[in-house]
Amino acid sequence: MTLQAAPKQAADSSAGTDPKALYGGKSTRRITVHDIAAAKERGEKWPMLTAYDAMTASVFDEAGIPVMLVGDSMGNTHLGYDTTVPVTMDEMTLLSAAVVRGTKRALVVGDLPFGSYQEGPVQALRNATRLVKEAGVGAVKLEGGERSLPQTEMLVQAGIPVMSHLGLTPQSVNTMGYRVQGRGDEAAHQLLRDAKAAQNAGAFAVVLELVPAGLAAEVTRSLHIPTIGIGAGPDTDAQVLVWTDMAGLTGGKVPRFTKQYANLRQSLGDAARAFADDVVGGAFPAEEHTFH
Ligand SMILES: Nc1nc(=O)c2c([nH]1)NC[C@@H]1CN(c3ccc(C(=O)N[C@@H](CCC(=O)O)C(=O)O)cc3)CN21
Ligand SMILES: CC(C)C(=O)C(=O)O
Ligand SMILES: [Mg+2]
Repeated sequence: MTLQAAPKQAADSSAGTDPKALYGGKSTRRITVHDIAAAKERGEKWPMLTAYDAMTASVFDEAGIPVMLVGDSMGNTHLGYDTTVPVTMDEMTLLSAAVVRGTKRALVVGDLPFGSYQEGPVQALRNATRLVKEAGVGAVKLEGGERSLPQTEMLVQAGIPVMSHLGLTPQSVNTMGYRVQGRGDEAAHQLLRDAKAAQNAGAFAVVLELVPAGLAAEVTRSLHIPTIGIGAGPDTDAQVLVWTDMAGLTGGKVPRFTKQYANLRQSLGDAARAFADDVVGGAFPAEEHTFH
């Protein structure tokens, strides 16, 4: 007989789903890359969200989001940069550690930022090791297939699970722009080669960003590791969004591939204005907020 802890977040929406499911399943222990591999064999689709702080991460963890990415998109969302290019290892390590502390169940994946792995496998191993040891992430992500092959192989050999990121790779914005990738026969074949290279090097999953849906479907069929789409159509194994985009907190332009599930920018602004009005008008603090 085995003893099993009662699930803390037995969601009503999970009734009837596979107890092993990544989302809606029964397990409360931390999810591993083996659980991710098993989900592809079951044909299960799963969600991933970015997270950049402990409190938000705990909300997504309690909601059952099985994989959280501490994206270098923190450059745009949390640090006020125009691109992900300036993000440093210190910034990644600080926020990744917070997300790990805020989660009990999710697999936390840390992005390797621009300049932290491009020099070669030794640099990649040094910085990935830092995210694993100092922040406690369960895996790291790096951009590039064939071009990042030595780095991927080195990390996998060292025992660090690697998620690969193909298609639009925002760290290359200065050469690539933010355009759909993999259009045309040659570019499509290169993307397939990149995906195969990542898989052969031992990557456990591949992000496909801003690629045509048909190509993403073909890559998904061609690989035994899961594909995670963002702007890659409906036929990838998983989907990822930047959380501030999907919750309507991001100001200004949001990529067309985002669906907005809340309007936090509006509600947070409303709360700030209501507080300010109460202070100016003398309605806050009231008697119940006051000590005598
Ligand atoms: N808040 C945020 N969300 C993201 O998804 C995101 C970031 N930041 N920062 C890093 C990268 C940059 N990303 C981007 C940025 C812009 C487009 C964009 O403007 N795309 C065009 C499509 C262009 C085409 O058709 O080729 C669009 O209309 O959405 C896409 C991805 C994705 N990542
Ligand atoms: C959008 C995802 C895949 C990412 O790399 C990030 O958030 O930095
Ligand atoms: Mg990123």
